[in-house]
Amino acid sequence: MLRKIANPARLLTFQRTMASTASTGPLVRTELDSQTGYATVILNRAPVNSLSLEFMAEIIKTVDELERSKIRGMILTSPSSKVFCAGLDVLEMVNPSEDRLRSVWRNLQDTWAKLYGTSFPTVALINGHAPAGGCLLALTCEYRIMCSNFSIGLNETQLGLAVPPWLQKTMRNTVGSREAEIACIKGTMFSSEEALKIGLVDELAADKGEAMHKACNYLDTFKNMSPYARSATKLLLRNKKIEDMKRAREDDIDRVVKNVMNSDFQAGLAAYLQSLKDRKK
Ligand SMILES: CCCC/C=C/CC(=O)SCCNC(=O)CCNC(=O)[C@H](O)C(C)(C)COP(=O)(O)OP(=O)(O)OC[C@H]1O[C@@H](n2cnc3c(N)ncnc32)[C@H](O)[C@@H]1OP(=O)(O)O
Repeated sequence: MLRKIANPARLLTFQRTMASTASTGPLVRTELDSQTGYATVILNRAPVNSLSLEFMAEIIKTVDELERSKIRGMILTSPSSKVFCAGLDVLEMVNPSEDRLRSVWRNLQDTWAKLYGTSFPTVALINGHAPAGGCLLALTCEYRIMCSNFSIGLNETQLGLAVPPWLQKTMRNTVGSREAEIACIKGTMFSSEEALKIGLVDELAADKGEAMHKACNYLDTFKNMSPYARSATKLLLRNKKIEDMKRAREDDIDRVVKNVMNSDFQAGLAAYLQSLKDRKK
């Protein structure tokens, strides 16, 4: 349930009640501007918003609540100054139990489907790096505004993971077939400027303040439009892709289990984790 906890002037702050984490506060925070009807959804799993099973479940619940609240638009962002979302929590893939891994991937599919199929307009305010699952979250939104000097992309193949068909399709719809094919196969991470050039993001911003201004400008374009016509058109464009994913979801999960439980993948992942640590030395 969404809980109203403050009402300073026109900004209503809602917080989800949820399991606590190492980070401070709830995993997902929502700030609703009562005048515009725009909700800012703040991903709040420190340090890098990596997507654990429970975090994804909270994102899904939040979107369900926003649908019920009949908001006029959503801005998805992070409180970090460096990371929008670091993708799937890699620890979910280190020698996982098969049941847990199946649930993780199912939640990833559902997170994509839920965000991709919102009736309200959505903007990703990408104020930090967005590799892999971070790029996935951004791709679900209708419009992407990225702060300069960060990176974004589907780098899964670099980790030894195949990019699932439903996500490849989303990438193709965004940047076109040729760019998507090369980017997915190579696992390319793009700078903000490169991402703008290929259409992976729609606008750049110097900082989060400017990005927020641009995000509201995008949502304002729908101010005088029938929400029904807008959302019906969006869902007619997107629903088939969601249905396609759902139809093939068990095969997708089986493929991931085979991929992740493989000993070569586990050895590669251990080396990848070590390389993340070594970067700091
Ligand atoms: C295509 C299929 C659909 C989607 C599937 C997705 C699969 C994935 O998403 S796999 C995950 C892919 N993600 C990455 O490759 C990102 C790895 N991380 C980074 O490159 C960097 O951490 C960063 C650029 C995001 C941030 O760099 P920064 O210097 O600010 O912070 P760090 O010191 O590197 O990280 C802090 C802390 O967080 C840990 N960490 C980073 N990423 C993850 C992660 N994805 N899962 C879990 N933990 C992560 C990192 O190891 C550090 O931990 P310690 O402080 O304990 O060392």
